[in-house]
Amino acid sequence: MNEDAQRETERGTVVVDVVGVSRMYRTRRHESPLWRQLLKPTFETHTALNQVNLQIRAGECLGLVGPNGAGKSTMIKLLTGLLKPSSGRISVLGHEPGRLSSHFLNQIAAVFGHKTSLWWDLPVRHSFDAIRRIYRVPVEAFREDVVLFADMLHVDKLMDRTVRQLSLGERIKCEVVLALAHRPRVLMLDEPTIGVDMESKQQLRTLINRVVVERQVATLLTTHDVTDLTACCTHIAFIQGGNVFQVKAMDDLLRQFGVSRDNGGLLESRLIDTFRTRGMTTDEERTFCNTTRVNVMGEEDD
Ligand SMILES: Nc1ncnc2c1ncn2[C@@H]1O[C@H](COP(=O)(O)OP(=O)(O)OP(=O)(O)O)[C@@H](O)[C@H]1O
Repeated sequence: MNEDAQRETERGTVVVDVVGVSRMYRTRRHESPLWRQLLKPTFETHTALNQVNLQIRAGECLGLVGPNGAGKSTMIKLLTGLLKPSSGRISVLGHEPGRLSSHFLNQIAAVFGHKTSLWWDLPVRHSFDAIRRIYRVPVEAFREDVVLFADMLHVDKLMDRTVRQLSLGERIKCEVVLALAHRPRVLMLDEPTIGVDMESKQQLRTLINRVVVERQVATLLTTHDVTDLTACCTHIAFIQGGNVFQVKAMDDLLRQFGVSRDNGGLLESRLIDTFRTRGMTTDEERTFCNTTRVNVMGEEDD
């Protein structure tokens, strides 16, 4: 079956399935005297995600929205297999991400706006070459996609620059092109527009829409920018204090809030009200509320 026919068959099928997933972090407490910490370390367990259920279908872009510390990045780390759930079940394209099977890794891509997957001291082009070899993408197909996406994001002239010489926005745009060049079926974007200028944000949103619609890529997007949500997302999931408490189609949400898609300011106010109504706390309070202390020996989480 060729790629187009395969995409058509996949349209609307559940690609990402998260069932009752919780994730705890264990961190060492540092408040007692040093000798006591060494002899009898104390740890506390913090619930970053609590019994989360989520689904993403082929051709959908799900926006995961919530205040700082809500658990968004933790969710993405679980879906990419960087972390394993403490309980519950995750299936991405039928794979359990934590097993990191090569078949799974070949079909997903992730961009973390605040981290880089490009080699810092090498020209951008070299990272691209390395990734093409790692994913074993045929040269022609890879080149075709890189040219297409690099052109859309205006990064074609940056290919011979060292990554460390790029501005934040330039680097993120290169990361996105690289993430898409092996034709992933699942795309995870953790704050991809952070630090990106207005025009580049528009280009990124156009690109995201294109891969979601034309390639049926199941996409998860976390962002604090309301325009990213209205421009890209077919669905929205609300997360707060590790709980996903509502998942809605974007059009239904706009209707519920009585907001038009182009009124980002009003939508932002409605979203803030929604979180406030549920009792938005500061990071410190929330961490404390979700935390239990345990006196055990062991390693803390990364
Ligand atoms: N390695 C870790 N060890 C302990 N606690 C952690 C760790 N990583 C995250 N946390 C805690 O888990 C919670 C969820 O963090 P996460 O990074 O997933 O939030 P987020 O929604 O992505 O926040 P932001 O919008 O600020 O990026 C926070 O309270 C955070 O302090």
